[in-house]
Formats: sequence, structure tokens, C-alpha cells
Amino acid sequence: MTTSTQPSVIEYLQRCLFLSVLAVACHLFLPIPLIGEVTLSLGSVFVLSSLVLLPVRFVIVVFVSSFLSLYWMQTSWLFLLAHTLEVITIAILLRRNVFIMLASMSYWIIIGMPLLAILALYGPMYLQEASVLLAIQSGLNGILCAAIAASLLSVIPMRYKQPAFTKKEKHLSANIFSICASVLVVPILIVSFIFIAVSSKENEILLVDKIKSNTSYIGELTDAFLEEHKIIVEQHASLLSDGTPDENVQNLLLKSQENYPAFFNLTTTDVTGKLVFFAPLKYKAQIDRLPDELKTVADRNYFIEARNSKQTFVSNALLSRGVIVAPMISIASPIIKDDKFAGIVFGAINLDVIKLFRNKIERLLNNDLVVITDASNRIVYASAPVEAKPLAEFLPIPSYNYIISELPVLSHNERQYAYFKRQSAFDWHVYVLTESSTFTANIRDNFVIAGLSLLFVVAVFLLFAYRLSQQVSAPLRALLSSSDNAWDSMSLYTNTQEFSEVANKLKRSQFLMQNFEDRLKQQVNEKTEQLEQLNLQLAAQAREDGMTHLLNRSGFDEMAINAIKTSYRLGQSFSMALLDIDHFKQINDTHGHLFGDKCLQAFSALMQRNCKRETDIIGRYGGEEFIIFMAGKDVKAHHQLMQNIHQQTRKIRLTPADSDVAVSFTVSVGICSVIGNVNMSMHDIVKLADEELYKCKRSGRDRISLMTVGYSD
Ligand SMILES: Nc1nc2c(ncn2[C@@H]2O[C@H](COP(=O)(O)OP(=O)(O)OP(=O)(O)O)[C@@H](O)[C@H]2O)c(=O)[nH]1
Repeated sequence: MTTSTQPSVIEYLQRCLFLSVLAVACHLFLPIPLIGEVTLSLGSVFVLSSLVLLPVRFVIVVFVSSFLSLYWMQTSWLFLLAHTLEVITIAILLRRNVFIMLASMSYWIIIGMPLLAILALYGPMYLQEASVLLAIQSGLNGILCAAIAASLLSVIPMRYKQPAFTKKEKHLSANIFSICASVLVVPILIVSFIFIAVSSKENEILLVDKIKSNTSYIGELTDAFLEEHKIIVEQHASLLSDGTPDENVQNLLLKSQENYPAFFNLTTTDVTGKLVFFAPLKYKAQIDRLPDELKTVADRNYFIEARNSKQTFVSNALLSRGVIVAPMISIASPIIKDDKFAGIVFGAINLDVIKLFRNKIERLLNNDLVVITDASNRIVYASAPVEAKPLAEFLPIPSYNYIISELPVLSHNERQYAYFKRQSAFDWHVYVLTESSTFTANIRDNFVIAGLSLLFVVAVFLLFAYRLSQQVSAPLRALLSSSDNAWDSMSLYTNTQEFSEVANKLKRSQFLMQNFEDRLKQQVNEKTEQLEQLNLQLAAQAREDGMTHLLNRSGFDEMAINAIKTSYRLGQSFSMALLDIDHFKQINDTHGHLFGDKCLQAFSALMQRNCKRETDIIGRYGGEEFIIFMAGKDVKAHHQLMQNIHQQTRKIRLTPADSDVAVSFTVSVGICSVIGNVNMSMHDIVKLADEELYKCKRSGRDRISLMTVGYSD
């Protein structure tokens, strides 16, 4: 076998380098962004193509390049594992003649996607949430790569492919089917990915907009709430600064507290911080009973700040003391009389009782959560699912979710949230949180829809592709089978003009060929018959003496040997007689050879007339010497027969051409009779008969001499 058509190692190296560079470039430089950090990579196209275009050792080089570039990009080990298994499985299935698309789909549906989903569940948090999404995305990415590879391979000439994939002829229908399938799957997948990317992006934008607007609304609500209550406290401070009489102060505080229930108390102090007036009155008796150190707020920072800055001060969240011990904020405003600090008015807002504020917020949020912190990061308010108590420090841990790109992500109490943060008045912060699964769930749904529609569309299209391939290949198969039924069944698959023309032409030429074949067969049969006849004649001629038409020596020997064997077997007696015309030379010499021939013919005819039994065999054994084999139980009958021939010979009268006188001749006969199975060969028997003939000649000719072998009566 010549290997000239096999590419050289250098050529393989070039192809290997080319495919490796393309695979690495696709992984490193051409990832197609899909959602957030999720990208599509087409690097696998070249690894899968190398399975068909290169020998195994070069495929390993392309695969390792692809693997290392993915590793370099810090791809999760889950994907590296899935990629490795994908290449190995498809390589095995390809060697078993499975179409590359089918191999890829089988791998991803049966092994790749379930494996990724299960493994992701045991991975880091961001993988757990998106495990189904990641599995489907990887599967669709893999199938897209296989479909592109299959499309590319279908246009690459056969000589570039490995012998394992080209030596086995495939059905035309299988080829059409595979090309259609791969060409159909590529656009379907691309459209699906575009749909996923666009709808996921739109969904993300909607979610982000919602969070941002919620954040700013809640921020404004918080600011307005604080501002409103700050103004109330400021107004009281201003009234008291202007010298409102003490008897009115109590009433003023009571009315305001009634109107603004968020204040769980409104209180004034003197210059030292000692409580003076207090609303509501229901706590008055309890306050009176308090020890002196709890009847002052001189040590509280809202008193100190208001006194020192002479400005209204909104405190951070703190624990109240005295009558009620609860988380609260305090808004304190200084009372200035004659430019001198004369005490403060402060309103305490119990964080547990800002029900109005909370209801307003909850109505807005739907599934979103909110956390409001003060300037020292202590929680002022948190939606219940966040599981954070007021006054606790809010310490979100920055987190990562590779699907969410538009918002920061934090993790709190082992949950992951996308969030938006807004700075409010008094250095407070408003956080609106959405569980990251809200984002992934939507995208996962998109992927599931895309995956299922892909399966459905592929199944439907593959059915079409199958029908199409049948339409093209079935008529050809019908033409090839060329049976009458097939001609008719072809019309079941197609009614195209081209096929009808081809079919008619083939039908005509088949008819002509059939005619020609029949004629040829007939001629051959005739010639064979003639030849057989000729052969028979030749065979007969080979055993016949031309002049007398008796058996010649070899013909006689052949038949007599068989007859002797039969006689021995049947226990029959038989006789062998040698007959020699006397003085034949003289006849020849006197009347010429032609007359001699006539004598021979006349004598032959005489013998044939006498030897009528079918067991009698007559032959010409030499020039004028004849031989007769006779079989039967009674050898006397043989002797009698010879006696008759001997007698009748004398009566033959033949007239030579040169004379009017008829000529006669005599014959000498030597007979050897055999009785029973003496197991003598024909040669020995003829020899004995010859000896008897010799006796006749010696003793005067024209006589019969006989002998019997075996036993005699
Ligand atoms: N016309 C003719 N003569 C033949 C043929 N075959 C042999 N002869 C002749 O037969 C003769 C046989 O002669 P010999 O063998 O001397 O025998 P004979 O003359 O018959 O003498 P005896 O046998 O002793 O009686 C020869 O002269 C042969 O030429 C033949 O086919 N035709």
C-alpha cells in the first residue's frame, strides 16, 4: 500500500497548531458575553473538529491547549471536568460512527448537564443557586459548539479527515440528515442565546430599576420622616426659647405627642439636663419614682451635642432607659434664652413603634427587603426576613454573583443579596436588598424554556430532515434495486422531473440489456449443445474403427475390462475369441487393398449379424484380426456362436473388380472361456485366446481352438 495520500507529520503539526491557536483565541479573547459574567465560548468547536481531522496524539495537543487556556482564565474546576469528559465521550462515540451532533447531545443530556447540576450543588454559594442554570448553559454551549463543528466538517473535503471516519461508506440519507441537523441547530441555538441574553438583560434592568427606585423612595421617606419630626422638635425649642410660660409647656408637649405618635415621649430638660416636662402623662408617676440619676439626660450624647452645637441633633440608635427600655432615636433641640443655653426639648422615637413608617415601606417592597442604618451602622430598621434586630451592627459581607453585573452583592446570615444603597440625611443609610436567587431564577427559567424549546424544535426539524433525506435517497435506492415494484414505489417518495427522466432512461437501457442478455444466453446454449454433440461424436470416433465401424482396440479394451469386472461380480461365465482371416496378405496382394478392405467389411458385418446380444462386444484388434467378448452362464453357447461365424465366413463370396470369379476366405478362431471368478486380467485372458489362435494357424488354419479356465463339466 502506498501512503502518498496520508499527510506528513509536518502537515499534521500545522493543522494541530492552527486548531490549537483558534481554540485558545476563542477561550481567551473571544468570549461572547451573555448575562453578567456568563459567557459563551466557541473554543470547543476546534477541539471537537480536531477529533475528526487529526490523529489521537495531535488531538491531545489541541485539547491540552484548550484546557490550559480555560485554566488560565480561572474557569471553575467543574467546567474543566465537564469539558474533559465531553471530549473523551464524543471521541469514543465518533469512533463508533455516531454523528457528532448526536454524540454531543447525548453527552450533555445524559452525563454533562446532570453532573454539573449535582456538582454545583456542593460548590460555593453562588454556584449552588445557579446550578441548574449553569448546567443548562454549559450544555447548550457545548451543543452549539458541536453543531458548528459538524457544519464546518460537512464542508471540509474527505481527504482532510482521518481514515477511521472516511473508510466506511455512509448512506446518502445519513449524510443529508446530519448536514441538515447541524445546519438547523446552529441558528436555533444562536437565536435561543440571543433571546436569553436580551430577556435576561431586560429582566435585570427591570429588577435594578425597581430596587433603585425603591431605595430612593424609602430614602426620601426616611428623610421626610426625620425632617418632619426634627422640625416639630425645633418648633417646640423655638417656642420655649421665646419664653412660653411653664404652665403652657406641659399642654404643648401633650398635644404634640398626641399628634405625632412616633414620638413615644416629648420631654424638656433644664440647663443641667434634668427632666422638667414630660409627655405623655401616663408615665409621670413612674418617672417621679425613678432615682435621680435616671431623671437626667446630661450624660446622653443628644443632650451634649445639642448643648454644644446649639443645633438640633438627631441621635444614632440607642437604648432608652428609665420608664421604658427600648431601642430608640432621639431628636434634641436646644432651648436658647437670652443667647444662653437653657436646656433641650427632645423627642424619643421608639424604633419598635414606627409602625406607620414601617407599613408604608412594606407596601412598596413586594419581595424586596430594606435595612436602614444610622451613621454608626447600627440597624434602625430591618425587614423581618433579614433577621436583624434594631441596634445590632449591620455588617454585610461583600459577595460575588457572576450573573448579577449591575448591582453589588452582599451576603448576610448566609444568604446572598443584590442591593442598592442610598445615603440619607444625618448620615443614615438605606439599603434595599433582593435575594440573588430572584435574578438567577428568572434567567434559569429562560434557560429551561430555551433548552426545552430547543429539544422540541430540534426533534421536529430532525423529523423533517429525516423525511427530506428519505425523499432524496429513497428514489436512488429504488433505482438501484431496479425491480419492477421499486420503479412503482419510487413515485411514493418523489414526483420530480429529474428522477422520472433518469428512471425512464434506466428502464429503457435495462430493457435493452435484458433483451441482449436473453439473446446471448440462447446463443450460448445452442453452441454448448453443438459442442456437446461434437464431443460425443469425437469420443465415439476415438473409440471406433473408421472402416468397419466396430470398436477399435482402445474402445474394446475399455468396454471389455468393465464387462469382465461385472461378470466376475455376478459370477457369470464369459469367453474371449480372437478371429484372424487366413492368408489375408495373399488376398491383398492378389486383388488389391481395396478388395481386402471389402473383405474386412464383409467379415465385420457377418460378426455383427451374429453377435446380437447386448452383452456381446466386437472389436477390430489389428489389421485383419478381430476380437469378440461374450458373457453368459453357458460358455457352450459362446463356442456355438463362434462355430457359426466360422462356418458362415466360408460362404462369403466377394467378386473383385478385376475378375469375374468370386473369391472366398476362411477364418481361424482362438477362444478362451472363463468360468467362475478366476480373477484373471483381461490381458492374460486375451493372451490365452491368442495362444489358441496361434495353435489354429500352426495346425493348418480355418479352424477353432478353445480352452476353458476355471472349472468345467
Ligand atoms: N486391405 C487391407 N489389408 C490390410 C489391412 N490391415 C492389414 N492388412 C494386410 O493384412 C495382411 C496380413 O498379413 P499377414 O500378417 O502376413 O497374415 P496372413 O497373410 O493373413 O497370414 P496368416 O494370418 O498367417 O493366415 C498384410 O498384408 C497387411 O497389409 C487393411 O486394413 N486393409
